[in-house]
Amino acid sequence: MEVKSVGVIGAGQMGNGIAHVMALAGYDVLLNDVSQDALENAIATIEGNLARQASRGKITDEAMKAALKRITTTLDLPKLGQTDLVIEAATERETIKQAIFEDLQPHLLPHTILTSNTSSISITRLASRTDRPERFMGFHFMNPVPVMQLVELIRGIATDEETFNACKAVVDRLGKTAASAEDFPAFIVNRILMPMINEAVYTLYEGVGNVQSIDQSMKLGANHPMGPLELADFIGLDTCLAIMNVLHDGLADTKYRPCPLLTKYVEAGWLGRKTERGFYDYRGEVPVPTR
Ligand SMILES: CC(=O)CC(=O)SCCNC(=O)CCNC(=O)[C@H](O)C(C)(C)COP(=O)(O)OP(=O)(O)OC[C@H]1O[C@@H](n2cnc3c(N)ncnc32)[C@H](O)[C@@H]1OP(=O)(O)O
Ligand SMILES: NC(=O)C1=CN([C@@H]2O[C@H](COP(=O)(O)OP(=O)(O)OC[C@H]3O[C@@H](n4cnc5c(N)ncnc54)[C@H](OP(=O)(O)O)[C@@H]3O)[C@@H](O)[C@H]2O)C=CC1
Repeated sequence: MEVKSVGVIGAGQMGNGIAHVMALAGYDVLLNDVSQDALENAIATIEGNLARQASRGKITDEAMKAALKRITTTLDLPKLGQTDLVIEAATERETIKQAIFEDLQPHLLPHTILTSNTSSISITRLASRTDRPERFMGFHFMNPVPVMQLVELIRGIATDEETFNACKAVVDRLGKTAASAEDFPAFIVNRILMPMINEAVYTLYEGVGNVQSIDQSMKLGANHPMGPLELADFIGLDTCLAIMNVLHDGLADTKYRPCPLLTKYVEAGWLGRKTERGFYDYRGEVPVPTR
């Protein structure tokens, strides 16, 4: 089966990036969110990122204009049932994702493939609540989507080969690289990355270093492009905490215990760049460490 149209649910930082790369690759995109503001902000972000790519000669002006024309936004979730491939990229909370798939189900075409961009949640469990576990998979992009090369493809226990091959063909057409991961908590990238970020927060919590020294150490001492706390702010501290909780609950090992300081930042609503405050304060000219 060849995918021609893509429905993207959730127009946050991942949803807008996914819509961007899909439209550039020639897919018709229907982008959905519960908030009109989120849809408008997403289009503005996509326009800005496409214009930057065009100004740097990465894409032509024609490609930019054609991509923008291929993206339609809607608050009406059932409309996405008419697309060939749905990618759910809403908030990292299982109840939200389950409700989305339940609401969408009566409106689906028989051949529609359902996928989730979840960072950690069981694909098998999400699939089991739908009428098509064999046509359900994890389609996990990395942030920022237009820049990062990898997409993790995660088969649930029931995912069939036709579905996997159709999703792999989409990743190929995007010019990205697919890595196949088994369906265990947080898959591959976040199983490895998130405990490192959590450990960086413990390093801060225990006073081994401050925000600046921890990030500088990992940038200059381990050649990471961003320090772990800067990266946590970039991902979103709510998402980082949600992933740690999935690891902790799903693998029942205390080594995945979320750092209480990470919980405290999330409880304060200091979620990182998206709320302008996290381990850094982004409200001024330059980011200022909060500790
Ligand atoms: C949580 C999960 O479930 C999984 C995850 O995603 S984990 C997070 C994975 N991501 C990472 O680890 C990112 C780590 N950081 C990096 O790789 C780099 O800091 C970065 C690519 C984000 C920025 O790179 P940089 O060299 O510091 O900055 P900058 O020069 O501004 O950007 C490099 C390029 O990316 C582009 N770019 C940066 N941010 C972008 C964005 N949000 N959208 C689109 N393009 C972007 C820039 O335009 C620039 O393009 P050119 O090469 O054409 O100039
Ligand atoms: N951040 C990252 O680095 C990465 C995140 N992911 C995953 O991608 C998903 C999205 O993350 P991210 O984009 O960072 O999160 P954001 O918080 O930036 O965006 C989530 C968006 O989903 C919207 N939303 C919430 N409920 C619904 C709903 N019922 N229907 C439609 N839209 C809804 C939110 O609206 P509102 O704000 O109004 O609630 C918000 O606009 C998560 O599963 C996350 O784990 C995957 C890879 C990397």
